[in-house]
This record gives sequence, structure tokens and C-alpha cells, in this order.
Amino acid sequence: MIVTITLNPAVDTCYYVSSFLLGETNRSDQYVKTAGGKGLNVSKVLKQLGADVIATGFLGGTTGQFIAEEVQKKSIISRFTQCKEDTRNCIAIIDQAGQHTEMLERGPKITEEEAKKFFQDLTELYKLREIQAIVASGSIPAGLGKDYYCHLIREAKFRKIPFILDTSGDALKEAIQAEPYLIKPNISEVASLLEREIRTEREVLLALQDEKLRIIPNIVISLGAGGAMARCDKEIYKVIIPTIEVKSPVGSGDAMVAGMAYEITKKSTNEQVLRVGTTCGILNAMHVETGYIDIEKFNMLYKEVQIIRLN
Ligand SMILES: Nc1ncnc2c1ncn2[C@@H]1O[C@H](COP(=O)(O)OP(=O)(O)OP(=O)(O)O)[C@@H](O)[C@H]1O
Ligand SMILES: O=P(O)(O)OC[C@@]1(O)O[C@H](CO)[C@@H](O)[C@@H]1O
Repeated sequence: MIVTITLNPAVDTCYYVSSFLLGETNRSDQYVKTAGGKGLNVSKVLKQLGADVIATGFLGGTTGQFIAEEVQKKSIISRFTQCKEDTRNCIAIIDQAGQHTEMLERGPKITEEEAKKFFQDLTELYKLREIQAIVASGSIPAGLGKDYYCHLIREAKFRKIPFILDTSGDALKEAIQAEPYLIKPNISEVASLLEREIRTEREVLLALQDEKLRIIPNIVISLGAGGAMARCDKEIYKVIIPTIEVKSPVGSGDAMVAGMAYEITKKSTNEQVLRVGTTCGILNAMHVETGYIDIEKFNMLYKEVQIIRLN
């Protein structure tokens, strides 16, 4: 069983426009609304891969209700903790050139009681199920504290459960102190973590081997259409991907995390973990819906992903 944690889920609305003009009135004839938030996208992809998954986190208000219903429609088992304030809305705008702009709400404020209840609910799960991995993704809502992931990581480490983390900003900066099993920042997230510009392949390589990140066993830096680079213990890998027709890359990082988590629970090789994760990321970018992969195209794309060991 894989447990996903989405502390800050979102109703994701993706608007399609011919061109997006800042400071102008933009109209859209086509939009797609999905139950999102990084951990929920991970859950959806895990489900499509055939993994046993339980989605957890906070849900509140009518937006929370919308997500709960969508999760149920997809037959994903969930144990969400209720919060008083409404779950947030997030917006993505994609123009004809494929350029995308996002507007992310901060989300609800979680009370102390709700935070305690979440921890109790998670502890219940630990008792009831055999958990092979925990995947925590996304921002931390107000009220929880920047170090909230640290508590969750330490608890998982105590129970010898690999903790896979995909977050950004201060939440990531704090969380690395607790040594998660794997982190998957994108290039701007790792640049902000290391407080320096990272652009070239050499700079990505140096980031993977940075002293500050040495305590993290596995780091995968995703590079969007540029593939990824990774360090698994001391081994460094470059992931080369095919060119595809992109519909929406929103949630590709989450799909990648789902594929990697699934392979980690199967104790697969580093190469296989990276290849399956990358294939899922690409498949997500080929669809408008976040957290959707066309499983029928999996084998074809899987063969086109190249994993090169650099040392
Ligand atoms: N435009 C694209 N073309 C092909 N593959 C892509 C594209 N964008 C993303 N991918 C695949 O998905 C993986 C993760 O993408 P990306 O680096 O954009 O993650 P991210 O920034 O964390 O995304 P998000 O936060 O929206 O989930 C990439 O390593 C790549 O394999
Ligand atoms: O604010 P966070 O939690 O960092 O990111 C939220 C979000 O942008 O991430 C997902 C795509 O990865 C979307 O479903 C969602 O709207």
C-alpha cells in the first residue's frame, strides 16, 4: 500500500486561450476542471498503474466536496481529514504556443485541532495497513508550520517506510533536514533550495552533488521537456526523453513521482525507477487532464526513454 499526502489539494481549472494577454480581458472557449493538488495527481496515476493507494490530506467546503466525489468516481480509496475552510482553486492558462501560466491560491488555514486530527488519522493507517511508501506532495497550507513535513518524515523513518517528497520553497528547505528518501525538485525549485542560478547541465550536475543535499539518498531533478538528471546514492544518471506533442505539462512532475514510487515499492533498479517515472511524466504531458496517463501508450514511450549512467 502506498499512502499519498496532499496537505493542500486544489480544484484545478485549466483554461485554453489562443493567446494570453497580461492586463487585457482574455476569453476562453475551452476549459477542463479536475480534482488536483500534487498528491492527488500522484494518487490518480498510481491507481492507473495498478498500485494499491490511499489518498490523505485535508478537504473542506464545496470545493473539498467536489474533490471527494471525483476521487470516489475514480475508485481511489481515501482518508481525508476535514477542515473548516474551503479547499483552494488553482488556475492554469495554456495558449496556442503551449506556454502556460499558473495562478495558485494559498489555500485554507488549518487549525491546531485539524492538524492533530490529521496526525491521528495517519497513525491509524500505520496500524491498520502495511505501508510500503509514503508520497507527500505540494505546498503546506497556512496554520501547519514550514517544518510540518519534518514531523511526517521522522515518523515514517522511525517505521522504516521510504518517504518520497515533492515540495518547494521553505517547506523543501526545512524538510531536507529530516532526510527524506527521495526528493524531486524541478530546476527552479532546486535553484531556490540552493540559492543560486542553475541553468546548464553542468550546474544541474553540481546541484545533485551539493554538500547541502548529500544527506538525501535520492535526488531527481526534473527538467520538463529536457528530461531529468538524478543521483541515486553515488550514481549519477541523465534521462533523455523523446519529443512529443504536449497538451498540458501540469502535473507531469506528479505523474513522474507516482511512477517512481510504484517502482520503489517493487524494489526495482535505479534505472527502472527513473524510466517508469519519466514515462509517466511524458504521458501526463500528452493529456489535458492533470494526473491522467494513457496506459496503452506506456510501452511505446517506455522504450524511447534513455537512461544514461554518467559515473
Ligand atoms: N513538455 C514536455 N515534453 C515531454 N515530457 C515532459 C514535458 N514536460 C514534462 N515532461 C516529463 O515529465 C517530467 C516532469 O516534468 P517537470 O519537470 O515539468 O515537472 P514539474 O515542474 O514538477 O511539474 P508539475 O509541478 O506541473 O507536476 C519530465 O522529466 C519529463 O519526463
Ligand atoms: O501549490 P502547490 O501545492 O505547490 O501546487 C499545486 C499545483 O499547482 O500542483 C499541481 C501540479 O503539479 C496542480 O494540480 C496544483 O494546482
